[in-house]
Amino acid sequence: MSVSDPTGRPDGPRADRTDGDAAPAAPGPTGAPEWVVLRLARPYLNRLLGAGLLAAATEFAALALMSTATWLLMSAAGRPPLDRLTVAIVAVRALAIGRGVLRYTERLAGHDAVLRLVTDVRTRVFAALAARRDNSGQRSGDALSRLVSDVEAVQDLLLRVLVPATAAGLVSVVAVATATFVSPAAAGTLAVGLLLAGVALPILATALTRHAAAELAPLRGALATDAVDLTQGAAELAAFGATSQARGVASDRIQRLARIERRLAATGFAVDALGVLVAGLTAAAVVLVALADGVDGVLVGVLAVGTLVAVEVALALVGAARQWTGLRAGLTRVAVLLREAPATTAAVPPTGPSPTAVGIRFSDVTVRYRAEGPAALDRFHLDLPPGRRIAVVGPSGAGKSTLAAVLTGSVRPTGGQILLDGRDLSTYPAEVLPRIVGGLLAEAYVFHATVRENLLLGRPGAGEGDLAAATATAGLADWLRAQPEGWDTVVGEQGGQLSGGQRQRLALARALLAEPAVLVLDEPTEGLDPVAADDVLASVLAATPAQRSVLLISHRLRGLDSVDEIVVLESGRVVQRGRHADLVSAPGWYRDQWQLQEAAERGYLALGPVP
Ligand SMILES: Nc1ncnc2c1ncn2[C@@H]1O[C@H](COP(=O)(O)OP(=O)(O)OP(=O)(O)O)[C@@H](O)[C@H]1O
Repeated sequence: MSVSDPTGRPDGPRADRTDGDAAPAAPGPTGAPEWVVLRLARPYLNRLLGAGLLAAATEFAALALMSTATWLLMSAAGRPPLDRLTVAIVAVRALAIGRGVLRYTERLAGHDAVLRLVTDVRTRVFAALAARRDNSGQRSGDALSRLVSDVEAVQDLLLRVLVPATAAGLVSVVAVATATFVSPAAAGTLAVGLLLAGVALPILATALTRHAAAELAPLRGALATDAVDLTQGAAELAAFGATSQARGVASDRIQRLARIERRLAATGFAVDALGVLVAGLTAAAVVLVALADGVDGVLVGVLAVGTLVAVEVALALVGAARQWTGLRAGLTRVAVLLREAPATTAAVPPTGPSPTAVGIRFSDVTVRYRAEGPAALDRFHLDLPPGRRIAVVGPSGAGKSTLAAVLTGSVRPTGGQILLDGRDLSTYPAEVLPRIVGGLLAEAYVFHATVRENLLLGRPGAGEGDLAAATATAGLADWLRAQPEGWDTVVGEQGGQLSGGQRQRLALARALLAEPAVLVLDEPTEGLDPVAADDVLASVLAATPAQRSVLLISHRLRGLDSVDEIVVLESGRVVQRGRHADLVSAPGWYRDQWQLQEAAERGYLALGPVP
């Protein structure tokens, strides 16, 4: 069966073959990080606009409440007839209740929209992190920090910056316009105070905190990475006596973080104090100007209190600016991922039967992990027709695992092409490729779950018979029978409750269950004793249907006489190829290694390679 188009879709555009170091080049939204995020808010624009208007209405209700209450108190002092005060009394009650209702509704609408948006953003950020096939520079702690705290920056951008800023702007305009009816001169003074509080102070706050705030997000990311290293690497750190040094690095970072946060807090207090000063001075200036303008005493009082409330609302912009400055680094990191995020709509669930026979061609495939570094694979060429079994061997660091990684799509070639039945591997959707090429990669991860759950990852819905066959082939059946819980035995975090060999057999059984057309096995017998290794390799090769091809990576040369071809890699290049019998009779790495391994297995390790 051909897999030239397993999704039934036409071939996608060929990926740029020169971007091996770059993440997948999905053309995402561009522009400032805020725009990149806000573009995703389009579906929730009405809700967000509603939240902004409700926030403005809430602040305006507070302003009106204070002004009306002041008017009421000052007018009541002159003991007017009650009916002159009735409207104001009712208004004070209505505004007091209305303000609470408006605040509640605003929070409801704002959070509803923002949490929906944050869910979208987090999904895309996760997809981008997961799709980073070249993740050599990525640290899990930093990825977690991006997914959690950086995405929260999006939430804060809307709830703590944009919504309060909209409210402050609208209320300031309404307050100045209303004051103009009482005294244009006082309104002008109020406008100056509002500009100081709502424009000058936020600019000052931003200028004072920009540098410190930019350091925060990367520092938090680094600290999260330290935390992961300190917990996951605790045993190794302790074994090498490096725990206190690693803790020292982390606590240095914590102290730097604390210093920056203290500095930010101190600057914040200073700017807040300036804000209070501006509010007081503006109110005093408004009173003086209004009195000079001949405004009635009661209205002067109303203007004074109204000014204090309006400036306080405008001062929310200082908090918003400070928040914004603090959020930028996180937003930038999120925006980078959103630009690379693959379109979620493109994810098509795999349908139809898995292909069983696929031909693969490596054509001048080169992989460089660093632009200037040596090639891990250097113009590698290989044909792997359906049903062929090829073993790749070579010294440590020769590029064997890199070959498996490019074939399974987890690393992108820097040059050359891998064709699956003539179609470029990079054009296969991420959810289709594992059904065609898959298997056991180096250091396979075993989940903290039951044996059954770990196996079903290979083929969801596999029946008991399939599970039993795969575990028998991988040589795990005896161990499993001895477990009281059987299939439901929990294997512990990273398979910690299993021996190294059992973990490897479990991962191998899972790989066999997946039944890809091309089975990639990177050191399938690692951690097994020689006899078990030979048995497992023989039974895996015997159990793999004839039309499926196998790419076997191995340090161990025993058992390779049953494969069709052996490729010897050195420094990313093919230095020898042929069948086992040819290679053991020709001088070279293979023959040396074969003799060394044979001698070692007989207990003659000291003999060394025969020239
Ligand atoms: N993620 C990575 N980032 C940078 N360099 C890498 C990365 N993975 C591998 N390399 C480098 O690429 C080269 C080939 O590594 P690879 O793991 O493919 O070798 P290998 O033949 O599988 O080695 P081994 O037999 O020891 O597993 C090595 O020099 C290695 O240092």
